Amino acid sequence: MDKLKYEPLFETKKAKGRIRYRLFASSMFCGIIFIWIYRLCNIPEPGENGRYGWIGMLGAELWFGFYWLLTQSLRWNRVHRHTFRDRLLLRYENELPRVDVFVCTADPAIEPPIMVINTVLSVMAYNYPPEKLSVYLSDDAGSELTFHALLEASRFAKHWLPYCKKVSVEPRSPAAYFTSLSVSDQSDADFSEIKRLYEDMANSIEVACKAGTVSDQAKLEYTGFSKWDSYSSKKNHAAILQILIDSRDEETKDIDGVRLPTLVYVAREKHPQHFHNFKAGAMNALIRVSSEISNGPVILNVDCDMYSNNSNSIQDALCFFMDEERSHEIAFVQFPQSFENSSTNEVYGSLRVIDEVEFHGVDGNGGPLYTGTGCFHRRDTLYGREFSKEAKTDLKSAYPEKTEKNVHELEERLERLASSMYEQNTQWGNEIGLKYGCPVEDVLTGLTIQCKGWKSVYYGPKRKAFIGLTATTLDQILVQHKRWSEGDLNILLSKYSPVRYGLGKLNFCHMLGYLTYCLWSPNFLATLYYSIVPSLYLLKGISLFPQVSSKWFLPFTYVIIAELIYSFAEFLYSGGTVLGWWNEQRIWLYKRTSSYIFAFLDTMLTLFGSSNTTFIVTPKVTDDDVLSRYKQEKMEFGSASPMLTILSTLAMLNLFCLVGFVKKLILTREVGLKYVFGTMVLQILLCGVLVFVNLPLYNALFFRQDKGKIPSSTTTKQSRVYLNFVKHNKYRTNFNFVVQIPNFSQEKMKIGSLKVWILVTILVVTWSCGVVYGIRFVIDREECFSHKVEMGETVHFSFVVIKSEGSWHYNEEGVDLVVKGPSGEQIHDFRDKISEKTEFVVHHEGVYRFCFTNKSPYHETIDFDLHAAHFAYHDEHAKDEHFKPLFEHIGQLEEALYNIQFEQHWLEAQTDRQAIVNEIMSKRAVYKALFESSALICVSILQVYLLKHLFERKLGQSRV
Ligand SMILES: O=c1ccn([C@@H]2O[C@H](COP(=O)(O)OP(=O)(O)O[C@H]3O[C@H](CO)[C@@H](O)[C@H](O)[C@H]3O)[C@@H](O)[C@H]2O)c(=O)[nH]1
Ligand SMILES: [Mn+2]
Repeated sequence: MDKLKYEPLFETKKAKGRIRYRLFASSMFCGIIFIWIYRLCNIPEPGENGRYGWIGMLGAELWFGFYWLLTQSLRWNRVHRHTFRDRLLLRYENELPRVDVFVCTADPAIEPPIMVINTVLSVMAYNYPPEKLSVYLSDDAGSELTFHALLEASRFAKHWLPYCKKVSVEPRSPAAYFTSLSVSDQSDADFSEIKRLYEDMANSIEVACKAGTVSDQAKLEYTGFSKWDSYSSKKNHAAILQILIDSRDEETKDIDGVRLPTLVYVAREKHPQHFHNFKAGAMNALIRVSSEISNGPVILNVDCDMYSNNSNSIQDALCFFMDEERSHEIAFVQFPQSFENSSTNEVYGSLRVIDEVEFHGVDGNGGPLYTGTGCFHRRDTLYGREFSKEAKTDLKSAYPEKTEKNVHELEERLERLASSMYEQNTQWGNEIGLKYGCPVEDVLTGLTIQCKGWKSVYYGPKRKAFIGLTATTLDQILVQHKRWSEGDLNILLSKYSPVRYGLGKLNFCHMLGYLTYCLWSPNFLATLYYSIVPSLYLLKGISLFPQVSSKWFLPFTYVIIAELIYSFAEFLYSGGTVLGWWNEQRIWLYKRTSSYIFAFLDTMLTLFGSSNTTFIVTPKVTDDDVLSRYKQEKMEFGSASPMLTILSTLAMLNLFCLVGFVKKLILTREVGLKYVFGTMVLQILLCGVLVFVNLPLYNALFFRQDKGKIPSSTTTKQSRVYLNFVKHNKYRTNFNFVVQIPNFSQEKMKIGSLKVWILVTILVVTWSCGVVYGIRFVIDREECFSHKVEMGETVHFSFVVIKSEGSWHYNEEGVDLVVKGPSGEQIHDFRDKISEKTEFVVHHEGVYRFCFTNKSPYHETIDFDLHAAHFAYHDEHAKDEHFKPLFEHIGQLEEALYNIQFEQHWLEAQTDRQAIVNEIMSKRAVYKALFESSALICVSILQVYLLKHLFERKLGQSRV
């Protein structure tokens, strides 16, 4: 071709605002470095409060910062593509290559045949020469229902395709087209006719689906059904292959006498003893089968729910494959995934930002990931061909079409290609075809293609190319993200790891881009830490962030606010709504604290050989009840799952911490609000935001009545850590933890890991939530409390005289306390005590009385703490043999922890007293003499300091 006249078939433009973005990112990075420096330089000394918490924060922030850096590779070099279809047609209208379309389905129950054939019809109706187009449906269930539907579709296509051409239908999925029209559009006769035909077809499919089988009548009419005679189950059947339309056959034409695209049904053989490798296995069978029929040099792959929404997509893709100058290095063209059933504010999040921002960034670095659907491949790259500059394949002449004439012989031969034995001792799934052994076969396959020197292209046309269905319940979305993040982590740990295998083969930014996705699941650690520990420390009153007045407060606020504003703007730019962004934040948290945990644990288990890769197909049907809630954007918690358990536990923990903190603020009024906010504001905000984000979850837990609420089986039977506020008479708020062994009915999650996790949670919660308030009361002469206790319980009690009413006095004589049993017998008698702590074992069940007597003329404030417990819940609930010893241990540990907390409370009360005494003393001193007073202040400071030390050490000892 003449160089001067060369007009490219596509162009690539750098995204606008790249410089601005880079400046912003640099400023963010400075902020992050400051945060790191602050953390590193301010680690509390050994023995100081919050040292370990702090070190953990450092770890989490190092991770977040590192991960943020990785995500910059997805934003740094964004590009946008544009195609020139008119130039393509001008030059190559008569030389267009053959294109094979692969549609995969796996289960007629959750992927309804009517949906599948709508997808099939939409791709058959591409604006492309029909003799050059072939459509292959892989049915992994080998279901006669799906086959029946496809057969019906092959008949309907004879009307639908000419109709599409005639009135330029868009989109070409009949169902989507009909619903997109308004009533006024539906007046003419042709339309009524085609709609009637569609409805007839849909009816017949629905009847068969409802009956669960195809009618005998239909079976008689079409001999192909005889292939199901030997069918035993979807996991065990011979290969079934039927060429429903053969475009080479001069006889098969549409109603206008125009040829039709080839249509082939393939159900590869399934045998219980041969692992079928999910979608990758299906795709490879299709690659082989199609190579013997149409052998198109370009292959389009779509999931069965992803119909073509743009009849020109093939031509768009070919612009990238047929450009004379730059096409030779392009292996695949990936289109974005869009969803038809997303609600306005996307309660379960979306792929928006990935589609509109990130993938454009990866495209600038060497090409997007292959994401399984809406992707055009060169056939030869799927065969594993390496890229070489010299050997350019010309799509126009590549791959001769096979010319076998006898269809029956051909079918038999092809069935052998789809047999479950065929791949044994071959390179299929390894060097050839889509890769096996990974839950995201698509990403892995794309990566290895790119590592062989190829580039890929990301193209998002104005009119969306493909539209599919997204999950409609929380559970589904979490399971899907678990599969994705698990698959990506698998890749990182596999021999195809982008950081090892890809090193030197991918450019650096490209590698980082892959790493961003591969490291999705390890994000759970830092996120979990950040959503638990600061809240617990808030409850304990230990600050983990800089004070408002500190200069270090600045980088924190800058990074937080800038990141929030940026992510908000990015989301809106990607076409989302304000509320959608907020929902996205929630899902971000939920994915990281459930899907990613399980993905990580499962990957580790797979690594050590105790788990197999699974592929849980996302359901594409939603029952009406669920659908109506989905439309109202009510989050569907629905079925009980271990993931939900974790989310609820975390949500409760944060709520608990926030409430506990507020309560503590109110109860202990000594420290001013201003001081608390000055030192703790970031922590309060963090905990507050976590609670706020979780509002729908609390609602589902406590208030909702519909079926989408968190099922009571989760609240009662399942592994819920109950935070049960139990009031012991009037003076003690105690937190009771009722723990039950979860009922893991779902095989899909790994059970052991979850139990351990729950035990750990309980421990953490028990330990850290034990802020013991006891009761503080003012006594004039005498004050009595009674408490009912049970036989065998150990009653711990303590009291400290905190202060006297008149600020000038402090009580040196103490008070009396008499403890009496149910029948009036005296158990303890303390005289003139400032503070006391002791315990006794209950031998007689009943009401015990604790009477204080104050002999001083002033009102005294007394801190009284009582705690009676019998740690034996392991007897009641631990039905699981393996966990019994563990629960006994937990029981003992919990008892020990309670005792420590009890002691801690007593020490705190004493410290309070001492502080007040000191205050009084120093006040007096001020009036006496300046010198004396300052000396006393010194002494008192010293005393407080020493006491704190003592308190620390005692705690340390009791912990041992
Ligand atoms: O054994 C199987 C399992 C699945 N599928 C098909 O694979 C497609 C994707 O399954 P889906 O449950 O919809 O998963 P998604 O998470 O929506 O799929 C994305 O992620 C997968 C990898 O995890 C890719 O395979 C898909 O192409 C990609 O769209 C569907 O058409 C299924 O029918 C099979 O053909 N055989
Ligand atoms: Mn899907």
